[in-house]
Amino acid sequence: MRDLLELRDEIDQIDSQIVDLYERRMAISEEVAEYKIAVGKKVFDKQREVSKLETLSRKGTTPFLKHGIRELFEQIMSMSRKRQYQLLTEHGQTEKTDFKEVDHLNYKNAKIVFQGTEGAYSQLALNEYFGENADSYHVDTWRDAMEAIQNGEADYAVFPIENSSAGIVSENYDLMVEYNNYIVGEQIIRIDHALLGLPEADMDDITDIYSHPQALMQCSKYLESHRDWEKHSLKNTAMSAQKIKEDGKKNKAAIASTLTADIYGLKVLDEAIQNNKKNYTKFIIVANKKIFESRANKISISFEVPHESGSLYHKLSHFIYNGINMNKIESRPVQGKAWEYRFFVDIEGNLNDAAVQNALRGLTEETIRLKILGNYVSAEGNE
Ligand SMILES: O=C(O)C(=O)C[C@]1(C(=O)O)C=C[C@@H](O)C=C1
Repeated sequence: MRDLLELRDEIDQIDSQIVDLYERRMAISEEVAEYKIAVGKKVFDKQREVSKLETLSRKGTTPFLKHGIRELFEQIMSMSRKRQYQLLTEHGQTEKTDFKEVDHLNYKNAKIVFQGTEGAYSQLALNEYFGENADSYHVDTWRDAMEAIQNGEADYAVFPIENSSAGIVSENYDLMVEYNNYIVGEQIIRIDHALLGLPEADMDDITDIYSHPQALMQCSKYLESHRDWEKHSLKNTAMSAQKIKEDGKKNKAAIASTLTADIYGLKVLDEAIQNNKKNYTKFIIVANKKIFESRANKISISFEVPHESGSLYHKLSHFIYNGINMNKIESRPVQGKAWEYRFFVDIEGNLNDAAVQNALRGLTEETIRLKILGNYVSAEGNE
């Protein structure tokens, strides 16, 4: 058996040859980039990469080595591409996103739409973002709200996108892909559910509770301590408050926001009755314009990847190589394609950053149907 030090010495020599070869290969890749810049050819040449991986892995003498060679060269070519994207950006060939930069978004005289009814949590978020005097109206469904901004009936719409206890609102992720609308801002609000009754009602009078199923679930512990109360599901929390008022019965109570108590003239019988005292919902502010503020520091994008092993890993490496922080990733099934997924990724940055432009150029070339959902000011940390 050979001595460990001697073996390591040999590995060191081979590694330094690999480093030399890697640097030589990258220098040639840079020359290829110059050629591509001159003739306007795309960086990513999938056919060339597939044929190289085939030829090289065939040279491996065992299945294990064949597999290793394939992985090694996938990585090498992926790094080669990233260097080429960098050179393109340095030559001013940046990815044109056709997003327009503005100093500040102008919300004066803006018309804002939300889903639900007076007193819905979306309205609370809207008031928080645009101010109490905002000119707003409500529609029945989230799709109606998307249509309203697409048609120009409203300037902005507010959609819940994620709750800190219940997770994402998947329907709104899908709608953001379906419509040519874009995120321009976000607002996080604390969701405190209250128990509301008629002004003359007392806790002892209550026998029936009305609310949205999600709100009933989020208050399950509280409701367990009142097992004799009968629970009824309604379309949303604000509608349940409206119902209590209209029915005019002392024994009925709703679970809704305290804002609805003011709107419908109800009494707050109990406050913050949800299981999780730190219950937050994130809302997105959406418009039909590709627009971003100079101070925007968060970008949401969405793309599909080819159904191949290692695919997502290589796409996400564009963020790592460009030193970009990725804060979130979600996946949703692609409609009509079983077991294929569309990814939703949030990163830190601004569309003017060279690092962001590099990463977006790579992703545009290497993914399917990439959409920049928006570049806006993050609300995280303000809740
Ligand atoms: O051959 C090219 O066109 C190159 O840019 C070189 C290279 C490589 O590193 O081998 C890099 C990117 C392409 O996707 C294909 C191959």
